[in-house]
Amino acid sequence: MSKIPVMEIFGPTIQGEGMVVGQKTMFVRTAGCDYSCSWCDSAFTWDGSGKHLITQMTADEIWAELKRLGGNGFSFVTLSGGNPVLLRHLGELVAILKENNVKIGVETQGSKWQEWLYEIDELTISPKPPSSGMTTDYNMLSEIIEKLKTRNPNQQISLKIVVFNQEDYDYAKQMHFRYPSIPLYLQVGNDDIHTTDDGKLVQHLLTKYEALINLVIADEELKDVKVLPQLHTLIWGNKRGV
Ligand SMILES: C[S@@+](CC[C@H](N)C(=O)[O-])C[C@H]1O[C@@H](n2cnc3c(N)ncnc32)[C@H](O)[C@@H]1O
Ligand SMILES: Nc1nc2[nH]cc(C(=O)O)c2c(=O)[nH]1
Ligand code: SF4
Ligand SMILES: [Mg+2]
Repeated sequence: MSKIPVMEIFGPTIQGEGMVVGQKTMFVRTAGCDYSCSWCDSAFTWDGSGKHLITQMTADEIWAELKRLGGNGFSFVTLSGGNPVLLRHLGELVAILKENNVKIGVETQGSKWQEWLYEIDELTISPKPPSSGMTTDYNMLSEIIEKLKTRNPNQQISLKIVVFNQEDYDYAKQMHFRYPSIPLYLQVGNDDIHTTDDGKLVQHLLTKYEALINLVIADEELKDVKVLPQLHTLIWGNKRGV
């Protein structure tokens, strides 16, 4: 079996973001990303600062660790990173999860494709707005979305865009007009990813959440959209592994 670079395995916790927010889930966070977003809250997966935490694991070993941590108390696993879609061999873990009737979520930015994406139950594609400093490869994104047109009808997909400013908001709208049939989620950007003052952070993020909601309320052009905070940040702040 092939080795997969794993940064952390944790849970059970709840999915704090996007279309399955609140879902009880385990997390597998892989190492490595093809992007380097200015505000990445998981930069330790790609900037070298978490290098000592990376473990090369087979899919069987990851499954064993999920069972050790979660016992019989889970039926959903979320694959995130970094960009898990860089890893072709993650398909081996996807197969094991399916054999065990575990539902699977994936968090990715829509810059890469793997065939195993067809096997994912809840696929969140999170293109990066201007504030990230990244450039969207619309050819790749459209290719991915085109491939997913032939997906199993049970598979849910969504676009989740993190918003830090007006320019990001405009980007999210333009993304929605480009792919109107894919459910759009706007997510509050956390611009204080290092603070340990949870009370202050929560106050700040709720204020930003309200401002984002107000933008949407006032916007006649953006009708079919869901606006969410990062629920896990409101509960646990910037803590890792939750
Ligand atoms: C750490 S990323 C890993 C998966 C994949 N690389 C991606 O970006 O979709 C998981 C999610 O966290 C979001 N995210 C990262 N940093 C954030 C921040 N500072 N505030 C809000 N959301 C953030 C990303 O946009 C993405 O939707
Ligand atoms: N609870 C919780 N929910 C999350 N949703 C997306 C996460 C991520 O970092 O990909 C994340 C995370 O790290 N924790
Ligand atoms: S794509 Fe995701 S993991 Fe990669 S740098 Fe951006 S937010 Fe972080
Ligand atoms: Mg996160």
